[in-house]
Amino acid sequence: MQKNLALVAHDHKKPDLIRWAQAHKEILAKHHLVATGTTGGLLADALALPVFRYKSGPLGGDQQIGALIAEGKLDALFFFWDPLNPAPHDPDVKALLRLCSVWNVPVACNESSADLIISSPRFEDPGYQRAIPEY
Ligand SMILES: O=C(CO)COP(=O)(O)O
Repeated sequence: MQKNLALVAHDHKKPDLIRWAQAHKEILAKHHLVATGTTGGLLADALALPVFRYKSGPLGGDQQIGALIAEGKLDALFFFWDPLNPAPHDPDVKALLRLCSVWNVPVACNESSADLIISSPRFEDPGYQRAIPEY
């Protein structure tokens, strides 16, 4: 079953995310990919796959992806955020990560977590449904 996957990386982490995405291109290609603006452009070029691009993170892209989560339209987030450099839109970053917890959306903030999520047998098991909280 095709999932909606979001891929996002801060500038210093973009090379890591692109390398990771190239290594997992075969699986990613089966799904619908969305990204923040700059990350999405780099991914589309590197993977030669369609990637729907929202606005750049500092201009609201994180919030747009957060809206997808709130609407139940995102299945996983791969967000390689930068723990060593401050971002002007840090509140948006925090809000996006918070919504993953609110809605029990799998989120990987680094390469090893991303590896584990994408290689999980449950990732492509059509019989697996993550629990969606009722509020
Ligand atoms: O800032 C970002 C996520 O917080 C990413 O935005 P870009 O992909 O546009 O660089």
